[in-house]
Amino acid sequence: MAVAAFPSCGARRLNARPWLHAVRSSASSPSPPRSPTDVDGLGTAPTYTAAASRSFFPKRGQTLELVCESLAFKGKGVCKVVDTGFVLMCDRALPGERFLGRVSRKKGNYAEVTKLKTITPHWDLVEAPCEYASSCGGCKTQNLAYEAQLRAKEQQVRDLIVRVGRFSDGDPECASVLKPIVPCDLKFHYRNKMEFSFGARRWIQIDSLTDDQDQIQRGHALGLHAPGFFDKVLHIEKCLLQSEAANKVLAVVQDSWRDPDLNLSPYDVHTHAGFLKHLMLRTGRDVKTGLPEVMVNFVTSSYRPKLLEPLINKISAIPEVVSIMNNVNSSVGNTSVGEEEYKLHGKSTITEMLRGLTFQISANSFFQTNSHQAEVLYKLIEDCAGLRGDGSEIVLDLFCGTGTIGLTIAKRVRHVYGYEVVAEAISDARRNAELNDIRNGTFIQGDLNKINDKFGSDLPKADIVILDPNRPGLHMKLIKYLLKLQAARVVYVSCNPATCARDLDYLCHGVADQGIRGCYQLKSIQPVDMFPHTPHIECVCLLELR
Ligand SMILES: C[S@@+](CC[C@H](N)C(=O)[O-])C[C@H]1O[C@@H](n2cnc3c(N)ncnc32)[C@H](O)[C@@H]1O
Repeated sequence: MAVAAFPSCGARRLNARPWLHAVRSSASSPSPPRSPTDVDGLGTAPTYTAAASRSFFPKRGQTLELVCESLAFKGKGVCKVVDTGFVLMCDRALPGERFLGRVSRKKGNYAEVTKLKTITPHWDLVEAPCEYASSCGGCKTQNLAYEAQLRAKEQQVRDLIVRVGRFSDGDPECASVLKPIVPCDLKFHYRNKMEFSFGARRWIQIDSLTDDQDQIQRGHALGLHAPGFFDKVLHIEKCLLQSEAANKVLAVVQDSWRDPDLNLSPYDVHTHAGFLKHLMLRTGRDVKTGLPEVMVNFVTSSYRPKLLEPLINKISAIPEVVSIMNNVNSSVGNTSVGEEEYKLHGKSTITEMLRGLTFQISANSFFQTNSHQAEVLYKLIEDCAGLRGDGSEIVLDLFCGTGTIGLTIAKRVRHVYGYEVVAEAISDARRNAELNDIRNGTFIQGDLNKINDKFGSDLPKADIVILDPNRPGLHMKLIKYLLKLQAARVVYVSCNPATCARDLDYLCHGVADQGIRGCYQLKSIQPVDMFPHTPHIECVCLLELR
């Protein structure tokens, strides 16, 4: 069935930069001006610059005494110089913390700073249960009380909706739009997928350094990348975010892989020599028993199964391990998706259940990373969709991945059309539809950044559009399509409140400098915490046609 109108279906690198111009240029509108500053091209830094600070701009390398006031996009602390009020952004600074920091980078009208020493700790301080918390790039806010993490996330969404989205928080109707964040019941062990890297250069945590030690060590490592470094790996024996079963596998691999008799070498990203690149662990559930099942995926630079055999023998003895895969990636890139995939033990997929359906997950398929909270998220999406329940609606599921959102509502609607750029995800979506005996779903591969005027013209008109883009949000072509389509309801699921706020602005208020009028009304924004201890924020937004 040919229903798509994509001039080209190839994947392309998504880049948020072209949007910056659009975000900045619409500051000519009468609503409150947005901050001209930008955090790593995706969001905006809060506008805190006090008049007194304009005369003060710190020099690179300068050490300053700072106080952190709040958390902003990507979990960076918004900090002020004690004497002048000048704003600096600092990774791992938490609200209330007074500290010494060294200026590392100047950016527009603010600067970035590296924390050197805490003078007085932040408010809501708790002990981080993980021994790697102070250095690991995975969890940045483990030592901030969970309630404070939630408050900070909620505040960020509110700030972005007002500054970037141009919705007024003074308007009582608008104030009621922003719902309190939904917490995650599972604070640890919530991730069903972790990817560890093998490395030739080990990164030592600052607090375990002796005076004469450098942070970079020669020893081999298996763990997570040191924040901001592609070539340094923090050695990790156990991760509190993944399942206990996955930690059993990690422990067995850590126990054996450096044994010289095994002759296993980590891949060196500088010399491009070495064999082991990544260890990916995915946890699903056995559909019949509900017990965890684990897939182990070794990403290697070449196909040498004999070399892996001793490790496989040990890992396959762990009862939860039902699948061992090998993705071979001979390119110099850091990706874990191999150009060839081999099954080394057991099955080539694991299963997970979501809203009563069963999903098969292969080594490289996209699946919501927190299955427990995905259940909550999908229920919210379905509630927002406001289905009549008579099976009459047409639903467009844009950025559908493996089809999970569309499939979980398919039984209550007439037809679901899913669009997604990754061909393998589309195959998974079709297979998942079959597995769950769903026949009213059509999944189409195509790039939603490259749609043309004919896009969707051979589909029945959609009553509901569900959007779940990744971090860069919606391309202007898609915004224009949605404004022309005028579906009664749009449910926008976002993992980036900055680009989400921008897109909501376009859909509701239009794009003045392009003569585009908005036609939607923002009815609700529901932040959901999918990833405790990390800066990530998910939002489910409901728009209705005005
Ligand atoms: C956040 S995921 C959502 C997946 C799915 N809705 C779910 O809940 O599992 C975003 C999806 O958008 C896809 N995607 C990214 N850019 C795209 C584009 N330009 N056109 C179509 N799909 C795209 C990604 O491959 C990914 O599967």
